[in-house]
Amino acid sequence: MNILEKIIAHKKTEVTKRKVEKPVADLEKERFFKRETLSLRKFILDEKKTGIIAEYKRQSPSKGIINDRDSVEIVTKAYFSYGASGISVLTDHEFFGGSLDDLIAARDNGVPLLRKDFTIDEYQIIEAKAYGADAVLLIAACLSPQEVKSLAAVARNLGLEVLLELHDESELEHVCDDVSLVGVNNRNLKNFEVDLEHSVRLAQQIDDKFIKVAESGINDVKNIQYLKQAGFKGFLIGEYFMKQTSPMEAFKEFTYQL
Ligand SMILES: O=P(O)(O)OC[C@@H](O)[C@@H](O)c1c[nH]c2ccccc12
Repeated sequence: MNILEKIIAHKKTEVTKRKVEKPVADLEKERFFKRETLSLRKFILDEKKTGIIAEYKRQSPSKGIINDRDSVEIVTKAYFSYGASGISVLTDHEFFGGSLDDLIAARDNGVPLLRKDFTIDEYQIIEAKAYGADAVLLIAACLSPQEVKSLAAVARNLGLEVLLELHDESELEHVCDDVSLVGVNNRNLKNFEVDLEHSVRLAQQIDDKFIKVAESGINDVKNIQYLKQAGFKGFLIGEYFMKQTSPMEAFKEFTYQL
């Protein structure tokens, strides 16, 4: 089993359990369930912002602990005040050390929040809405095109936007109209290799009506300039900021150079 298969197997068990612990009817009573959502697409297109979706990431399967010191509140507040177009919060606990509490803790900021998890069931999308998300991630490598279609429709009906993540050309058939942002993961989730060139080639094959987001391994302003020329408008960055002595200062300095 590769790491992605392991994560998905674990996720299935986890979701089955959560559905019993907290049925959909209870999720619908949560305070954010009826909240008006913000559009990540619009925020990315807003010229006054940076196009960066800054990610709160404590740990990852490939890097281990990245930052277990700075709180979600403090880090995301800085991301928001220095011009992030969106904030991504990893909610997977087993492999990334996150939680839905982290999502709630980031909600105070006036930018769209992306719930970053391995979505395999519509229950997780309802959960995302209930705990304050504006957008959810769907990963093509974990879903069939049919599943993407139906999960994206669920999200849309709840007023959530979908960021569909691709890595390979073979996944282009997963793109559908209920998706508003298409992410290209520079990192191969099966072996963790990062390749910007590969992402640029793939982006050329994605229709410009979708907002293109480059994800992972970005660690220099030059990467952004290069990716912008290739048509990317959004840039998802986690580790580069999180691993610094002060992710808050690092984000500020990075955005000054843009
Ligand atoms: O920390 P990085 O290299 O800047 O990457 C952020 C983000 O793209 C990465 O965390 C990610 C991309 N796709 C995912 C899917 C699941 C979990 C995590 C991810």
